[in-house]
Amino acid sequence: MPFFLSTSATATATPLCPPPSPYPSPHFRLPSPPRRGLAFLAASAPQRDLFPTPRQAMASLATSTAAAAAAEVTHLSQRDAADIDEQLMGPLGFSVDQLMELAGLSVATAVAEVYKLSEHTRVLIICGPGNNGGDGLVAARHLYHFGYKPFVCYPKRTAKPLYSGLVTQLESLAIPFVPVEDLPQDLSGQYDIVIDAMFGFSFHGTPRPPFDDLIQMLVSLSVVGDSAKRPPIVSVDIPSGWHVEEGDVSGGGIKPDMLVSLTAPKLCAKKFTGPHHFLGGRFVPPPISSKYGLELPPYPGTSMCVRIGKVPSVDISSLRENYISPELLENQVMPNPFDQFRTWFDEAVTAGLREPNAMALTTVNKAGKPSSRMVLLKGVDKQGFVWYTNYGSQKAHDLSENSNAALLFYWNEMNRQL
Ligand SMILES: NC(=O)C1=CN([C@@H]2O[C@H](COP(=O)(O)OP(=O)(O)OC[C@H]3O[C@@H](n4cnc5c(N)ncnc54)[C@H](O)[C@@H]3O)[C@@H](O)[C@H]2O)[C@H](O)CC1
Ligand SMILES: [K+]
Repeated sequence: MPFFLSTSATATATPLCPPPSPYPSPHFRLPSPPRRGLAFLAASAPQRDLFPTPRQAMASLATSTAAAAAAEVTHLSQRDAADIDEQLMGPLGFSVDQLMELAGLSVATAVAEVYKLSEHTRVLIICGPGNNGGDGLVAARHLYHFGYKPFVCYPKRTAKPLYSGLVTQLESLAIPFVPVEDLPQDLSGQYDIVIDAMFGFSFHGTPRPPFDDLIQMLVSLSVVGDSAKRPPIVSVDIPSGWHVEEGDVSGGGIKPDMLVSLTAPKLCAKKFTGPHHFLGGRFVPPPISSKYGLELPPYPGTSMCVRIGKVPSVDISSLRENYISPELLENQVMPNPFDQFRTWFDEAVTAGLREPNAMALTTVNKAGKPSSRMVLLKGVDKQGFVWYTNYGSQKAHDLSENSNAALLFYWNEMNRQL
């Protein structure tokens, strides 16, 4: 039968922000006399371990669906891509400004999802004369607002109000425009990401100056042996210079690390072998999807982009985060750890963290074997922390044998654990 369980076991709390603080962690000792290992206070609550919520389940479903669907994703011919564009901006009532804004926002969000600001700050965006270049100008603005430091190279400006407006917007943010002649031959030293927004689905033939040299600059960048030592290349919609349907025909073209396909991948995307393929342009209405039989992965939640293709295997040792937190000194910690908990918990809730009440509960059986699992906090007072379980669970069993337990709250976005 399910019951309401509260532990009065000793819980260890470490109110520290990483990196580790120089002072020892205070320990919670719950008021004595401690309740016996298990305090069976009520007998009606159902078991409420941390099973995935419907939203979590949806998110993981979306991820796996996206990966599984990679093979089935529709790839558009150059003709169909242009037709879709015309229909969106004709009978379907969109303006080019709107579509470009959404396309550029997708590019910026995809870049921010993969290349964290803490390690990639300076972004060079090379923009071409058409709408692909316009996507780049929009992405530059959004990246600025996300905290990146964009630099724009826009050698062939188009004298239309849409483009001059985008340029003015960037100038008002003091984003530097870099002339081609001022770019170093080796971009590695000055930029942390290079966005290729030169040509999209209307590209034909071979690139004319100055884009021929700019493309060569990116080609040289992509042949640098150690990918960790050079800025990644992100191509918008099409790797510039590639044939829109056949791909890198000569084999000597750009090899982007990331491709953000817009509306739907074009045929050349089948030849993309880089680690990050995303879809953006979350504006496709059903009449377009059904007319072109588009099979596209669902966008998760409110995201403006979705990964398509395999999630790359990660070198675990290379995962690291540069924590930037205000200093936390011993004399700033409240004398009563419950008060400290309550303050931090309220801040975590106010900050909108997902499930701030999720906590790792570690119990130990009589043989000394520890077990951890996530549970949801259901209450807290001076007596201790409350969660629900049932008599049959392993944690209940462990606690009946050994009343020692530890709780850990981890509020990653706030760089806090307790
Ligand atoms: N529906 C969508 O998905 C949307 C996508 N968008 C983006 O728009 C581009 C397509 O834009 P478009 O203006 O038609 O063409 P391009 O940007 O590819 O470039 C045209 C531009 O380039 C010149 N050009 C063509 N070939 C060459 C060459 N060999 N050398 C030099 N110059 C060349 C041509 O003269 C034009 O000036 C799409 O890929 C998306 O990125 C929209 O932003 C929103 C809707
Ligand atoms: K491009």
